[in-house]
Amino acid sequence: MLLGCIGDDFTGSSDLGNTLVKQGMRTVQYVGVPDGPADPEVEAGVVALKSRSIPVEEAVAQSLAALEWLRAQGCTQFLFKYCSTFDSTAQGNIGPVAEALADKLGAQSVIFCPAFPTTGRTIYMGHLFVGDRLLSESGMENHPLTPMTDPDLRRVLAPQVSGEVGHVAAPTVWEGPDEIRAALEAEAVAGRRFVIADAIRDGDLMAWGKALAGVPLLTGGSGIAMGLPGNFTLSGKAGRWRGQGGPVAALSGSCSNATRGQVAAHEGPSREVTAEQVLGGLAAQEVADWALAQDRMPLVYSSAEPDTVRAAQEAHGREKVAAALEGFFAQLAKALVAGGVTRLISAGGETSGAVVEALAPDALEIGPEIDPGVPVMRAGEDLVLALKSGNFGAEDFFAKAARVMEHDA
Ligand SMILES: Nc1ncnc2c1ncn2[C@@H]1O[C@H](COP(=O)(O)OP(=O)(O)OP(=O)(O)O)[C@@H](O)[C@H]1O
Ligand SMILES: O=C(O)[C@@H](O)C(=O)CO
Repeated sequence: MLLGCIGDDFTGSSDLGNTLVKQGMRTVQYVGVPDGPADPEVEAGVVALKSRSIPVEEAVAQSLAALEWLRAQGCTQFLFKYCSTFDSTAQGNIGPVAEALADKLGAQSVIFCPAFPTTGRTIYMGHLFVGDRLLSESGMENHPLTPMTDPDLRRVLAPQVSGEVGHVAAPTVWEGPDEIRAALEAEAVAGRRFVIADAIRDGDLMAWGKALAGVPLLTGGSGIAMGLPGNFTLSGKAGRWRGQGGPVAALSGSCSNATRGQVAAHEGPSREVTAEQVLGGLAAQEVADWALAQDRMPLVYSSAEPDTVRAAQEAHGREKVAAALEGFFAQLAKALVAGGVTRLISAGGETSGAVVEALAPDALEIGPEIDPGVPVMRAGEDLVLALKSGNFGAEDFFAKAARVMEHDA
């Protein structure tokens, strides 16, 4: 294994896997830290954690365990993958995890680059944009778990790490890899070890990739991985992908803008479950039985408007609501697969994490892309999954995912 990646959620990890596969790297996503050694043919390993919204110490401990396993597989470079919208609280977990990994690896300079231009995430002068909006006006200010109210990533990161935060601005990036390296060195000499990296287009990410050849650690969204495979000697052996037919179902616990649009656009049978119903003991098996009885793809969703989410959180507490809903979707996924579902679509990072942990596959093979950032993945002999990050995918995502899952590639 050459490149070792640690993802702070499951959908985000599949987004990264998708980028690496598209750039020709044989990539496998692992569900948590594996017990045994990896298949020696794997060139990039993505250890998917569910560490974005857990207490800082736990996120650090899990990430260090992932690092240790990836090092044992022979990796020489490590990538910490978080959300392209830099989802974190004032405590972390992005900064503390990155700093712990940097300390372990003795990294003198570490970049933070959540840019993913294909999906509209760009960083200019240290500020993160989503399309033509600043992060703080993009809908992310209403996120149920990690509301993002400041678009200046230097200010967001500062309280999460030791020392002053540095910056390499776009005009330097446009000068190319040598100038980027020189700018990073200057930041390190000035005592700024953690550096926000501007990037507004794929070419910028490719330049960053070249500049970062051989550095022990980098951090960012899936975009920053675009330029890395080119730094390694790869086998070029692409695995064949086998599509999967059979019963299909979609689940959504995501309240992000894009998901809410996809839920509204879903043409098949759909059933809403509310936080109150789930906290009141709604049985996952009953909802699974409803879903399994449908002729067309059923959608079960808790996706709701920010006001509804806020009201539920104020009434019952944020953690309690999240745990109840995630537990419900986890049980529902198990019941659906036990009932014969072979194609399962799940929207939302936390939701998908709970779903995948419940299904407990050891590793996920990365297949074709459905929409930018979302691949199909094989989780078993007769089971494929599509894990969609909240803000990814076109309006017809659920129908498109069901179609793409069927085809060989
Ligand atoms: N009806 C609801 N009422 C209150 N909270 C809800 C409701 N539905 C979902 N939530 C909360 O919203 C969270 C959504 O998180 P999730 O990570 O699954 O989606 P997302 O944030 O859109 O996705 P991503 O992290 O990929 O951007 C859930 O963990 C849950 O806590
Ligand atoms: O980077 C992204 O936006 C996604 O992969 C993700 O992590 C959202 O949860």
